[in-house]
Amino acid sequence: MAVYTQVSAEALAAFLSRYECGELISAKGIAEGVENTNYLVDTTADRFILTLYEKRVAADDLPFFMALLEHLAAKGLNVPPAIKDRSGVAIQALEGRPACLIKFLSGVSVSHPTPTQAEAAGRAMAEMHAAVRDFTGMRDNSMGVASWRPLFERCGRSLDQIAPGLYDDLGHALDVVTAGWPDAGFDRIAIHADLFPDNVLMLGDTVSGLIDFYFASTDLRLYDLAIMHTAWSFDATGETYHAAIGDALIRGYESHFPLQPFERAAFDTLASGACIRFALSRAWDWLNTPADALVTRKDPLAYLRRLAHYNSSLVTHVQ
Ligand SMILES: Nc1ncnc2c1ncn2[C@@H]1O[C@H](COP(=O)(O)OP(=O)(O)O)[C@@H](O)[C@H]1O
Ligand SMILES: N[C@@H](CCOP(=O)(O)O)C(=O)O
Repeated sequence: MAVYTQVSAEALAAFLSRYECGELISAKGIAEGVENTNYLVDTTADRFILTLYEKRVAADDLPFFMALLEHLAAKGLNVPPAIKDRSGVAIQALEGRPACLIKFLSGVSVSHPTPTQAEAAGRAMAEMHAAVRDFTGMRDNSMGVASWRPLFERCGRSLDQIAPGLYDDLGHALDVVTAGWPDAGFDRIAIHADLFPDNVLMLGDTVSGLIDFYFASTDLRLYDLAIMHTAWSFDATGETYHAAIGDALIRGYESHFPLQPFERAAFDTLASGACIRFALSRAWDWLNTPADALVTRKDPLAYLRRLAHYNSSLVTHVQ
């Protein structure tokens, strides 16, 4: 579920009256997603997404996200910009939360992508990276390499409650991966940083939308592809690597940005970093979300198994 904040019909009607968007017909809470509250809103004029930003999205970051979406949409990319009200304001408040009315994009996210779909998604990421070259906004990656050790330390020995040996494996992986983290010579741009299959909308083999830019930040361009590779190329448990999907993603991406030898050499380190990042954020949520909460906790170990694919020497304690 992802309806943390209930919006009353009266508050929604008053909110919509600020916009040139027709009269409210219906509003339904959207079950998918974990971070924010989302409603599907139908009016006499169109269909929209209403997003109320919950605890993980800082209100101060919204202008960066919205400027990035506006930049990409202006370049013709299928991303959902926030709609502005009659006074030109996009970022509002509703039921005590920051909120935006967002353009609805059609399409569905695929759970088991084919190589053709993965190639299209890799190409869509490359188009996004090409389109941000002249985007001037900057945001530090709050889930970037510098954040991993503090998060690891906050999880502490409780990691071993998830699986015996997880603390030692993640601690060792952090030492190795952060020591070898590439920097000089690598492009830094605005990246999506969470382009999982559920954040890519598709109609058949065509990408119809890239959504959920709320981890977008300034970081290594190739790290974005590495995150995508870890998210798309495995089964849900992280046990089985699907080479045809991983290769297709990279082939699609190379349509705009052929990987240079030094980038290929760093790819497994970047992907290992992505595995540590998602293993840690999932572990934190696992340890801090009550088992009976309405939100589904994601399995941190699915990311430890992926880590073993990119560097088997990093996972020695967890069975
Ligand atoms: N602009 C959009 N157009 C169509 N559907 C959307 C749009 N934004 C979000 N959704 C739907 O809402 C769901 C949750 O959105 P998402 O941004 O991933 O939420 P969260 O930030 O909570 O993870 C998506 O899986 C998708 O079904
Ligand atoms: N993709 C992350 C969690 C972030 O959730 P999202 O619904 O905002 O994409 C993960 O799988 O751990």
